[in-house]
This record gives sequence, C-alpha cells and structure tokens, in this order.
Amino acid sequence: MFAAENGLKGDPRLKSISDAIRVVPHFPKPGIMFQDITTLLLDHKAFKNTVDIFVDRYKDMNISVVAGVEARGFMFGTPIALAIGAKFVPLRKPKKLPGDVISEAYELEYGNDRLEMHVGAVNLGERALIIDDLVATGGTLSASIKLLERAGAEVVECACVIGLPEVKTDQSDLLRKLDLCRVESFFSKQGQNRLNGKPLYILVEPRQ
Ligand SMILES: O=P(O)(O)OC[C@H]1O[C@H](OP(=O)(O)OP(=O)(O)O)[C@H](O)[C@@H]1O
Ligand SMILES: Nc1ncnc2[nH]cnc12
Repeated sequence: MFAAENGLKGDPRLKSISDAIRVVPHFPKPGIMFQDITTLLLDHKAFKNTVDIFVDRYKDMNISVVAGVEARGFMFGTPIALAIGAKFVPLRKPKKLPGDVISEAYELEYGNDRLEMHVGAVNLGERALIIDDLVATGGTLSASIKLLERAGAEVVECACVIGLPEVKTDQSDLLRKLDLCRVESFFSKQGQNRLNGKPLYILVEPRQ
C-alpha cells in the first residue's frame, strides 16, 4: 500500500521526500523517466524523514533481517537495519560476493539481470524485510523474495521509496513481466499492494 493511504495522509514528510527526488528524462534509455534518488540523499531532512517513516513502521515487527537490493536499496536498507536492531544482508549483482551464493534471474524495465545472496547470511525461520528505492515491474523484488524464501526466511514485507504506477514499455512486454512477477492488485490505491503474495509498502508516487 501507499503510505498516504495508511495513516500518513497529509504528512508533510511525504511531500518533502517527493520534492527531493529528481526526474531525469531519457536516462539510461530514450523513453525512461529516471527517478533519481541521489538528490534525496543530498537533502538531510528528506533522507532522515524517509528512514524515520520506515523505522516507525518496522521497529516493533520482530524483524531480524533487512535485505537491501544493490545498489540503491543499500542506501536505505542499512540505516533502517541499524535503527530497528536487525542484521543487513546485501542482495548483489552477479559475481560481486566472494562466498558461496544462491542466485535468481529477473527482468528490468530496461534489461535483464540477476541477484545473488551469500549462503548462510539468513537462517531458517528468520523474519525478513526487503528494501529497495523503487518498484517498477516488480521483477527485482520478486527475485529478492525468492532468494530469501529459498534460504528459509519469512518475508514480512517489501518496502520501496517510490512506486511507478505504470511502466513505460510496450503492453505485451509489460503483461509478460507482470505475469512473471505474479503481481496481485499491483498499485491499487485501496487495500494492499501485493507482490508474489507479499505486502508491498510504498512511500511516494513518481514525480513527473
Ligand atoms: O521493479 P523493477 O522493474 O525490477 O525495477 C526496479 C529496480 O531497478 C532499479 O535498479 P537497477 O537494476 O537499475 O540497478 P542499480 O540500483 O544498481 O542502478 C531500481 O533500483 C530497482 O532495484
Ligand atoms: N524509471 C526508473 N527510474 C529509476 N530507476 C528505475 N528502475 C527501473 N525503472 C526506473
């Protein structure tokens, strides 16, 4: 669900977060409206508001693992993990982790990729939160959920700063991706957004 529909309606922190995100048209490819969170990181107050909202939501949920998606999920995931007293597990792009890994392939708005996690980073039955900066097709989060579940964790929720309600891609491609992700009521404003059966919590919609 969106934070504004879940108790934070009119909360000025959401506007401060949205205002701090820069939109760069046609990056990294023509037609993509790139949501640039580096400008949010430059704004101490807006960055702190972002982390605080997540920490308030997750601090009493008995979460022992925060998994962050490379690269931008690391920037939000690590301060959240520290604040709620959980360990941080990086989900990395291929061939970056030195130990034994498990791996999941996925599709992106602008390409294909794979995520890897160290074997042994997560124990059976641990309660996990997955953090990224942005959800578009849901392919990245879908692969992340699978990695955590393969390691025996219970994924409590996925959380992102930005949710793109529509993906700028051709319709059949989008349908194929949504099918791949088994997205249920994706970006419905009423009720919960769900991704592979897991609740999805989103702070703001993209800036135009
Ligand atoms: O919902 P999806 O369609 O899967 O897209 C969302 C993902 O795309 C971006 O990462 P990207 O792969 O560009 O990597 P980066 O963070 O390393 O730049 C973004 O940070 C998310 O992880
Ligand atoms: N439009 C977008 N802006 C930033 N990151 C993205 N990842 C996938 N689509 C994106």
